[in-house]
Order: sequence, then structure tokens, then C-alpha cells
Amino acid sequence: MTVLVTGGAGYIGSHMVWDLVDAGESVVVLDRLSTGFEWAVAPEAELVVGDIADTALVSRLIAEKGIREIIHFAGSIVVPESVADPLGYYLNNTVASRALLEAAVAGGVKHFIFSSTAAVYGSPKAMPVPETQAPAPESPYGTSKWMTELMLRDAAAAHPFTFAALRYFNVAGADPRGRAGQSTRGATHLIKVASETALGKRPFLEVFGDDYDTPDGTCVRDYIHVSDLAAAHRRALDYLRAGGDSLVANCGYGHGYSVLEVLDTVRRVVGRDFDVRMAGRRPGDASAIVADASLARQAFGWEPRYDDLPLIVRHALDWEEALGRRNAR
Ligand SMILES: NC(=O)c1ccc[n+]([C@@H]2O[C@H](COP(=O)([O-])OP(=O)(O)OC[C@H]3O[C@@H](n4cnc5c(N)ncnc54)[C@H](O)[C@@H]3O)[C@@H](O)[C@H]2O)c1
Ligand SMILES: O=c1ccn([C@@H]2O[C@H](COP(=O)(O)OP(=O)(O)O[C@H]3O[C@H](CO)[C@H](O)[C@H](O)[C@H]3O)[C@@H](O)[C@H]2O)c(=O)[nH]1
Repeated sequence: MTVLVTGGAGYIGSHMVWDLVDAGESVVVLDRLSTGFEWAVAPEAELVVGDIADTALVSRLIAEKGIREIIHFAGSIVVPESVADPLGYYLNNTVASRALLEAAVAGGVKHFIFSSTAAVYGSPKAMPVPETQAPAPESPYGTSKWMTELMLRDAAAAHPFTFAALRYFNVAGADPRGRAGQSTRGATHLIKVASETALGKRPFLEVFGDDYDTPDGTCVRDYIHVSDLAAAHRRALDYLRAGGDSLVANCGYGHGYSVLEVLDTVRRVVGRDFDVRMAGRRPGDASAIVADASLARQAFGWEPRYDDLPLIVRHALDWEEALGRRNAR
């Protein structure tokens, strides 16, 4: 059996591919390389360069490779960009996912795992936020992902497949063995931007808003190590293979850090200061969001290994340094 990983040349997808390959699975990656990299795909996996919205291509892959499971990471991921270009986000996240799902259903795919997001919740009143909290996204990005969750729910009621929609909180860090990491050009994610700034690749970092209703006024997020997230997917896949019901599950650790706390951690880990400037709020940002992650533990036995912010930052910095050496070659 071969697993199809869409977006497997991207940040999280490339870690997933390594995790599957390490477990002896056969893997095909479908990625159009818009933000991903050919070199990021583990050599044991087969990379097909193409678009998930290309139903003919996906149908051919499903038939030719005997695909029964899809892990779907491909998409557009930047919250403020989605505020500026909502239709582009609905196209690449919702419409393209619909096309992929149509090919999956027609091709007899049995299990589907989907990259959803904490952004579906908006700024929840009660925290940590459980999956039972009604979604109230504050950005087109969050809405585009929630719409895909709803399509999965309805399609799974009508067709013989099961799914897990995993709502990731803030993903950071890199493969502890140094084989993968975040290589995104012009990245906007806090730990990535802070790592680049700390290593002198950017002149300064801006803190987007210090007037939120949080203890120090900056936004609070639940940062999860990318390798723990990949492990959660493999657990979810095993659960679905064993006949588990479709589910929606948070992936986070259950504790939040403010932007300033993250920056302090980066300073301590790297052992030097860097230029941080206060700036206005960024469109689409929720003030605080922390996961209730008990369902993932109960339903499919997920046990995080890297719930340690300094370690996440250490791995992100190690990758950033390796990336610097790669780009210098
Ligand atoms: N990074 C986070 O903190 C975070 C949090 C929650 C959810 N997610 C979700 O996880 C998934 C992966 O995110 P990432 O951080 O690895 O981003 P990424 O940009 O590194 O990876 C996305 C990959 O998908 C590919 N892609 C995009 N559109 C495509 C299309 N139409 N057809 C084929 N390939 C396409 C890109 O080339 C890239 O390799 C996304 O769906 C994102 O919404 C990410
Ligand atoms: O240079 C920066 C970058 C970020 N931030 C702040 O740091 C926090 C985290 O921002 P990120 O861009 O790292 O992450 P987001 O919370 O905006 O979004 C991320 O996590 C979400 C889930 O919560 C989504 O799924 C999305 O894909 C992913 O980008 C936010 O308050 C943001 O304003 C800064 O102050 N300066």
C-alpha cells in the first residue's frame, strides 16, 4: 500500500514523509513546488510535481500507485495574506481540496487525513479550547480550512471512507536528526523569523501588537514541535486503519507562550540579543489560542516527545544554521 502525501515537499509535509519512510511505508508526494522544495523530499519517496486540483492527475496516481490513503498538507498558509487575497485562499484551500476529495472518493480512497488549523476557532472565550467549541474563524484562511472540514464530514457520510481533520496549533522546530526543517522563503512564522533574525539573516523582527488583552499585551500561541505533529498523523493513520471513526482533533500541547516569551527563549538559546521593534497589530491575528489536546491522546494514543519550548527553538536554530550552509554552497 502506498500513502499519497500532498504538500510533502513543504515544511510539515517533508517531516511527515520522513516519519512514514522511517516506519517502512511506501510514499508518493504530490506537490506543485510553489513554496516547497524538491530536495526536501526524502529520497525513498517518489515526488510527482503537480497540482492537487488536477483531478485527472490525482485519479491516475490513485489508480496506478494503488493509493488507499491520503495525507493532505498542500495549501496556502499565511493568515494576513488570506485577508488580502481571500479568493486566492478559497481557491487553493477549499476549491482545490474539493477536487482532490472528488478524485479520492471516485478512486476508492479509504482514509484521509487533513491539515486543519487552530485558526478555525478565532479567539475562543474558554481556554484551553476543546474541539466541541464552535468554530468562529477570524480570517479567510481559517474559514477556508473549516469549509474543507465540512466537506470531509459530508462526503464521509455519503461515501465509504473515514477521515481525521487535525487542527494544528503553531508548528515550529525541525527534525531532531537534522534531515528536515522549515525552509520557506520570506517566512512569516514567529519562531522561524526570530531564528533568522538571531542568526543575522534579517536586520530586525517586529512584534505585531502589544495592546492585546493578554498578560504582557502580545499574542499567545501554543507551539508544537513539527516531529510530534508528524507522529500524531501516523497515530491517526493507524487509528483509521484499525477501523476508528472519523474525527476532528486538536494538535497542540495545551500551554501558551506570548510573543515576548518566545523571543526571550530564542535570546537565551542562541545566547545573544537581536533587534526587536514594536509594531501595530497584524490583520487576522487572534489574541490568544491554546489547545485542549486531550482527544488526540485518548482517541489515538498520541504521546508528545518534544513539549519543551527551548528544545523546539534549538532545533529551529540548528536547521536555520544548516540552511545557511546549504545556501552558501
Ligand atoms: N505551519 C503551521 O504553523 C500550520 C498550522 C496549522 C495548519 N497548517 C497547515 O499545514 C499544511 C502544511 O503547512 P506548511 O507549514 O508545511 O506549509 P508549506 O508552505 O511549507 O507547505 C505547503 C506545501 O504545499 C504545496 N502546495 C501548495 N498548494 C498546492 C497545490 N495546489 N497543489 C500541490 N501542492 C501545493 C507547496 O508547494 C508546499 O510544498 C497547510 O495546509 C497549512 O495550512 C500549518
Ligand atoms: O515577525 C513576526 C511574526 C509573528 N508575530 C506574531 O507571532 C504570533 C504567531 O504568528 P505566526 O505567524 O507564527 O503564526 P499564526 O498564529 O499567525 O498562524 C500559524 O498558526 C495558525 C494556527 O494557529 C495557522 O494555522 C497558520 O497556518 C500558521 O501560520 C502572532 O501573534 C504574530 O502576530 C510577530 O509578532 N512578529
